[in-house]
Amino acid sequence: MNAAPGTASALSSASPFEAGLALDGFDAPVSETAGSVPAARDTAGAVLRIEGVSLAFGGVAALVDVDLEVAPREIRAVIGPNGAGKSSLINVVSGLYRPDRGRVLLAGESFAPVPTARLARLGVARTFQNLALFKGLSVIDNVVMGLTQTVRSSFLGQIFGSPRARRDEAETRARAEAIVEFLHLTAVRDKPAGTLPYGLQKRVELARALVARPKLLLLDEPLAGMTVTEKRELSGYIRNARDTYGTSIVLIEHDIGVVMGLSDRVAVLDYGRKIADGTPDEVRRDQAVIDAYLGVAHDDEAPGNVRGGV
Ligand SMILES: Nc1ncnc2c1ncn2[C@@H]1O[C@H](COP(=O)(O)OP(=O)(O)OP(=O)(O)O)[C@@H](O)[C@H]1O
Repeated sequence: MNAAPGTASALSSASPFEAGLALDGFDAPVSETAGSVPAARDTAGAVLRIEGVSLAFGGVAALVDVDLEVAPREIRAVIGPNGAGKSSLINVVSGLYRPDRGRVLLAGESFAPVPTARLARLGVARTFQNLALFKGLSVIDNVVMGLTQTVRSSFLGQIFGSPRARRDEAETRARAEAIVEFLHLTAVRDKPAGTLPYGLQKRVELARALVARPKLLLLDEPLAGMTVTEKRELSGYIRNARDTYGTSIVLIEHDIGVVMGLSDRVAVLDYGRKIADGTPDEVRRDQAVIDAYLGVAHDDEAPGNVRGGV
């Protein structure tokens, strides 16, 4: 993931979060925290629970004993300096990486790494850091692709046009059209996705992830590379998605200004460990978080070794 421009020395006079706002051109958070529908905080009914997850790559500890819980309808951010373990965490949840220790529970069910198709049937969707659209396909066809993992009719049924397959096809199209409309993509529905401006392509990706109405949506840097206006728009759509479909959302994002405005709770990773977890206000004031972002040297580092990243 790319860091936003700026160095720790440039941030030194203010809280990194205030500085993050300024660096990203956001004078104010995108909007009120938590949106119009408050997230439920029922621990027992968590949509996602990560318990004691550790993961290492050779000698590098990417995640160390991380716990995280996501409540129904919650927008949950995971932030941290570069190399903190954010992508590793999302990759563990989406089944790409198998943790060395710990477990992941979806709706209370323990869950082992599974192929993407099964993940979709478990009610989980994700977007990727880099655009992963079929650039030559139209917007609507890209969105339909988001449902191919969940249709029930058999492969042969689809080829020979069985009544079940035709029903599935009609249902799939209707759902795709509805989500295209919901995300205000109707005007570009027939355009090849690859010809759209970057911000719109990211919105198509969101549409494709949302079309299956996932219970849990994992967004890996959804706002990276966007203009301030595009960030504001997409943040609004993410919040609307939660409000309308009741989707729980976990997002990794470097733009702290957006994160603080959009999220109900924020977890902070540093060197693979969770160092803070709370509301945006709590996290903003947390000294360990401020130190991590300002690059306070760890004991095993040379003095003055400063980490940038936000
Ligand atoms: N596939 C991999 N092979 C080897 N090391 C890896 C791999 N993936 C991650 N790491 C290492 O694990 C640590 C955590 O990386 P990760 O990408 O999860 O952090 P991150 O917080 O997402 O960072 P960034 O914001 O820079 O993308 C880093 O030290 C990274 O170099």
